Amino acid sequence: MRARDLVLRHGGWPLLVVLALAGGQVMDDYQITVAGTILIYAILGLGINVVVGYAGLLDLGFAAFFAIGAYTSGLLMLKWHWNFWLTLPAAVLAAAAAGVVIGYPTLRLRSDYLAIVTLGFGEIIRITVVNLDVTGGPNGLTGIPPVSVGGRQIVTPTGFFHLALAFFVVVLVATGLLARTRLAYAWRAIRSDDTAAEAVGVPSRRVKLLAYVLGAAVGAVAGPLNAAQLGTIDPSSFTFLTSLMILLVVIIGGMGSRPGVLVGAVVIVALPEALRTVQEYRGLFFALLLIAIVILRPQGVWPARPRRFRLPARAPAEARPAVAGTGALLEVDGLSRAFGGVTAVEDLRLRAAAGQVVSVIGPNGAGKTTAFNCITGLIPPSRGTVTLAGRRVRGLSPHRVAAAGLARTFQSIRLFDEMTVAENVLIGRFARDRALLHPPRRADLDAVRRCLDFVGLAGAADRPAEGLAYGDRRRLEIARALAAEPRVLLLDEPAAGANPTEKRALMELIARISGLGTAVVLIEHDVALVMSISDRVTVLENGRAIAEGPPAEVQADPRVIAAYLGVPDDPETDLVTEVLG
Ligand SMILES: Nc1ncnc2c1ncn2[C@@H]1O[C@H](COP(=O)(O)OP(=O)(O)OP(=O)(O)O)[C@@H](O)[C@H]1O
Repeated sequence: MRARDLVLRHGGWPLLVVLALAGGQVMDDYQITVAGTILIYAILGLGINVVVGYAGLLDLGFAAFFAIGAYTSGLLMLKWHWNFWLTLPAAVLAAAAAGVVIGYPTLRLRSDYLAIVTLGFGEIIRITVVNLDVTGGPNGLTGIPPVSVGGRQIVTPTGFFHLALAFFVVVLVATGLLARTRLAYAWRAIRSDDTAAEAVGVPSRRVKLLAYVLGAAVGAVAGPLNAAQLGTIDPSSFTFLTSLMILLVVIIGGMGSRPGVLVGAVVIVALPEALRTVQEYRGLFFALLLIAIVILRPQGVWPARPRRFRLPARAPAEARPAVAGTGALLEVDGLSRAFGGVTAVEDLRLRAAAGQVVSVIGPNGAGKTTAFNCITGLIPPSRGTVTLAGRRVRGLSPHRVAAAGLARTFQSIRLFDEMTVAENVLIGRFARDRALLHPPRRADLDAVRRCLDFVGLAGAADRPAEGLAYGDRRRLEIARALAAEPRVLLLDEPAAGANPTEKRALMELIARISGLGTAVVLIEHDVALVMSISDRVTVLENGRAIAEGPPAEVQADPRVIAAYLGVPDDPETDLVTEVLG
């Protein structure tokens, strides 16, 4: 085991705290004041790390939460004479509320727009406090009383350092606990591909909102602390430059890395201080160092090593994914969807009963994927109903449709590449159990093991999804869908790009899935495969079903033959002619 691993796994943090305490004994007042400021930036860094590092949401206005924490505490102390300790939860709650305000409207935005909105939010807060009388205008607030601990006032730099260290430890433990929760895995999934995460059952809006709220709450702790250190609150401490510095803490240290946050805070605070001796070149040296770090260590000085989701050594008793259902599970009626003047799907009727394999075929652009996207809630249909085991699901968001029992795979495979095989499957569990602030449960572990065994990927559980061979990636996507224990499984061209051996294995896998009582709905271009495994086939052309029935009937339908043979350039025409006879 490498030295770094040893330090990390066996008490690196306690050791660091002891070293910091010992260091505090030998530092002079100036050094210990700088050390206190490093801890304040480390707390801010742990806050923004939740938003940017864990959830991958860019935030260029994080100083706003710092300001909200500081002003809430300062005002409560000065105007209503609250005790510092009582103002703390108020400061955290105020910042968390602001997290909702900024988080809610930005949930649908992509990262570039998100950057602009968060930057604007930071400026709004700064301009507001500069212009309000109650916040002291441009002069800010002065006369903030010192913090009392056990009747003793903390007025020395050493005393403040110890207080800041205690705050840092609490925040460190809290964020450490957060990193163990299912929420942390959900954040990693939405960071990787939020559409896929939502489609397999992650409530992506709630998960993103929680990143803002929790990140803001953590960062807000630094506000009262800073006010207590300085005895004043100066609005010029909360500029865009401050937000940039806080962001740099995680960029330098390593996104999502808690030790990295501490390294980043040291670089951001201590380095400019160390360069005071070369005052006129200070900015230049600092900028060069930042550029060097970004070029030489793009992952940060101490890259994140996210907590790995490990499977139990022994296999659970039940070797198959638990799925259930009887009778008609999926009923689609009158489903239509137009894009401008193009009618992609028109008046589609589809039925899939428990244990059935129902296929949808049709030439390119026939509307197959659009139909799947409408059924799963990814895009709203213009008309029609979708009923899943008797429950109307049209209009529900994709994660709710997934929770109702409808799982899917994608035409172009969408895995969470930075996560392991087992973690990918774990994300599929969110459709069954949406608990967020809880570590993965025993049921999660068992289900992941079962699903990986079922598709034959148990041996690759700890490998990153990114490095998998093409066929394995397809199987992993199916395992992730099975983790939701779906009543209906929609497979979008699962055999695309597969060789004949892989196709045979896939057919066998589909037969086993339907054998569990799941209704399988398949979009596939490989007509031979479709005809051999389907109970019923629907043929789409220009968005309309031109034939529906058992494979033998569909094969003999003259409209189907005409539709397929009417595509002379299609490389599959020969195969189709052969299959259709
Ligand atoms: N987001 C969109 N905006 C505009 N038109 C779209 C959109 N998505 C699909 N279409 C159009 O709708 C029609 C059906 O497309 P769809 O992708 O559903 O077909 P498909 O049968 O799945 O095709 P393929 O086999 O090539 O995947 C096509 O004409 C396509 O150009």
